[in-house]
Amino acid sequence: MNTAVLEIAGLNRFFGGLPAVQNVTLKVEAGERRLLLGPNGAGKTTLFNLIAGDLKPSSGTISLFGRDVTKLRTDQRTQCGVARTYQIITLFAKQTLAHNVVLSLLGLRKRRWNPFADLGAETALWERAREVLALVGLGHAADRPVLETSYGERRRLEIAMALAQDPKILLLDEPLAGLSADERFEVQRLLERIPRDVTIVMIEHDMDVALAFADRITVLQRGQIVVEGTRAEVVADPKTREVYLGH
Ligand SMILES: Nc1ncnc2c1ncn2[C@@H]1O[C@H](COP(=O)(O)OP(=O)(O)OP(=O)(O)O)[C@@H](O)[C@H]1O
Repeated sequence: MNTAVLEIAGLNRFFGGLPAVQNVTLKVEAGERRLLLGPNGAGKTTLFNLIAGDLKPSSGTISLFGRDVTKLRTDQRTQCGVARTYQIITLFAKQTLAHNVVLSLLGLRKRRWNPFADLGAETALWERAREVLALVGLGHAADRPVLETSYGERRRLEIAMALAQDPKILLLDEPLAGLSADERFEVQRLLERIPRDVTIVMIEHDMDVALAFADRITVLQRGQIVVEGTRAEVVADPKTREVYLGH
């Protein structure tokens, strides 16, 4: 039985003739924790953009849950169960944490955001927002403006916003980047608590964290997959050292 939730075949994306993602073929199984590793500019974020639908491929196909989504828009892919976080946090700083989660849920419902609408009336959304904030350890801060939170709390908020959408596959772009050791520990624990019915693909540079987390690792270089396998296989492969560690 085919249990792949994400299947990519012969995927290419060029920018002005230069390949950012080149002939990428990969399969991620249900429940898997997959890590994307690679030096700066390897094409990791471009690959995320292609999977989420933020970018269109130059050629190749992307399937989610057995359905070809290559031609679907981002919001249609979200409806299929994809959620992602971004390397650069994009939040409404003056609004509360709960308000930010509610806005992301409104986006999911494909309603146009109307700044004059009475958000307070959306009781179910506010309840859901508080529920996921509690899940990421931010229940106590739900009514605080984003401005008054730490960087680590914002990263957790971003994960909460993605989780609120009840995704079947979660794309995390460097969720630990820029965090202190304590904050990293908290986000790691949070990621461990995400149930296995959510498949996770994560870009992460911190090797220790990454290795503790991943079932399988894909190493990219100049847009191409150069190594793929279990943690042990990838660590043992001399190409990993060459590409990722540069020696
Ligand atoms: N919108 C764009 N226009 C032109 N070139 C782009 C664009 N987005 C990415 N690139 C180029 O594509 C290549 C891959 O970039 P990408 O951001 O996907 O790499 P990355 O592996 O995510 O790197 P990092 O670890 O630095 O985030 C780079 O050479 C980059 O300059």
